[in-house]
Amino acid sequence: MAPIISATQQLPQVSHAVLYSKPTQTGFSLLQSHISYSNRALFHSRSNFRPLKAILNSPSLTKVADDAKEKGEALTLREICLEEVGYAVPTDVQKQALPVLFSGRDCILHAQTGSGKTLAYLLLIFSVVNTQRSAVQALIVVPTRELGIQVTKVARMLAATPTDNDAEQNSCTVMALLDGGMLRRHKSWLKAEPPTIVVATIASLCQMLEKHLLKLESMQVLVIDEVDFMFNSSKQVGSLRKLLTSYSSCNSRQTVFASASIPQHNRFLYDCIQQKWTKRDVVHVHVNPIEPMPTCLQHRFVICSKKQRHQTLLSLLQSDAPKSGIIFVGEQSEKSKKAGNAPPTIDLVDFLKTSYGGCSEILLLEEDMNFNSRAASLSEVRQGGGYLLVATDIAARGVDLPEITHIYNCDLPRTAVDYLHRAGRTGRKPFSDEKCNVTSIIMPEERFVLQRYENELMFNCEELFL
Ligand SMILES: Nc1ncnc2c1ncn2[C@@H]1O[C@H](COP(=O)(O)OP(=O)(O)OP(=O)(O)O)[C@@H](O)[C@H]1O
Repeated sequence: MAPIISATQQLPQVSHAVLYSKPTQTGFSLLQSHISYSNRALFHSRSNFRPLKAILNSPSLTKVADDAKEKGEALTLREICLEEVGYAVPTDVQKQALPVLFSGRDCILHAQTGSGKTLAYLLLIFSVVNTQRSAVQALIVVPTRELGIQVTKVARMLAATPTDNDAEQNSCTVMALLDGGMLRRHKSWLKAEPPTIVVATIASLCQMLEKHLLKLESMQVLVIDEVDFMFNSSKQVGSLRKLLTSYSSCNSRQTVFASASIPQHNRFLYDCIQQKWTKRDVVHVHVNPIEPMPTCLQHRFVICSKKQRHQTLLSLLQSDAPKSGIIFVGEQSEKSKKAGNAPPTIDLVDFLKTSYGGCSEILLLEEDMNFNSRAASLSEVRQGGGYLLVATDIAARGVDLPEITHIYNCDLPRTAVDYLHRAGRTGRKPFSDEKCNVTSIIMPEERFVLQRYENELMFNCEELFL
């Protein structure tokens, strides 16, 4: 663990500092004198006059400075005021991961849903990119367009934070290269001036790589978010392997894998090294392994027959009266599609629109919708106000809607990992102890499956009688 230092202490030579509270004036000058001739980063908060607390890593600056001198690069200090964008205290995963990430080692970030993994890897990226270079220096790969839009938004927010030395800094540009986007516009952008950071889904990324429109030779950091999902997806795994080993080499980049679930993590770690997806000294940062899910979640279940499912959900909604929630529904089977049945999501939306009198808006998000309708649903959700989002598992990974207090599993998720990610769409305020509910509506014969999830994920589910 990196040292927590006090303002009066003699500082080690550092290449990065993350301050989650405002240092005293003396402390601040002291820090600047130690890192201002680095091209690395200073993340801090401005308004809060608490004693200087910093997470530091200590490899000597000299090498950074010498390398830059050799390349004839000007060295600038990148500052991001974290408190201004709502981050005043580091979360556990940030405390544990930042020293590893800043040391330059490859890392598997394995921490609960909603624990702040995105900011951890973005801080690494902002600490290494040099905005005076016109090249793609960081690439973040995500499994869905929805998650890509969200990560891009946070990255752009960090890139836009005003700093004291803005005049010296070129802006850090962030491109969202996502399925369903306007690839023609991206082509012109890439030809004119490569962005500093690219957030991409794998199919769109590979298109650009194959056409040699996007080049990765200057890429310093590669992040694969929801890594277990990507390796498990038959549509994405082939391209992902190519990206990790053919389009770039683990020796020329820092690789970060992130997820709240890394099943069989020892085996995965072994594969990372054997397959050369990462360097040999990759670190597995596993935060709170005995609690795979946030403790603020209360898990409940109701038993009913398949036919009673909608009615049971309605009774639950009427008694919970959630302001905002997600109702997860399983994907429609091929057999049901062939028989010409309406998707179960549409059936449920129709049912709720006619029977549920709650003030929440009923919205739909599923894979088969076109990208515009998907975007419309999510942007309505993000505008605030109450809503119930009826969704398939497309909404189960990474989507961050902190206002959600209730999750309903109208169909039991297929695996414990799916349960963990669905449940993790609530309880997403790192420093809040507000209780959030996850309720599964199950048939009697599914009780033992839920019991298995309880054992695997170490949680307790309470039966509700309506
Ligand atoms: N230091 C912090 N202080 C306050 N809020 C934070 C901090 N770090 C992250 N957050 C907030 O916590 C929420 C969850 O963060 P994030 O989306 O990164 O979670 P995650 O770990 O990636 O979860 P998942 O595994 O579900 O994708 C976000 O709303 C984010 O803004």
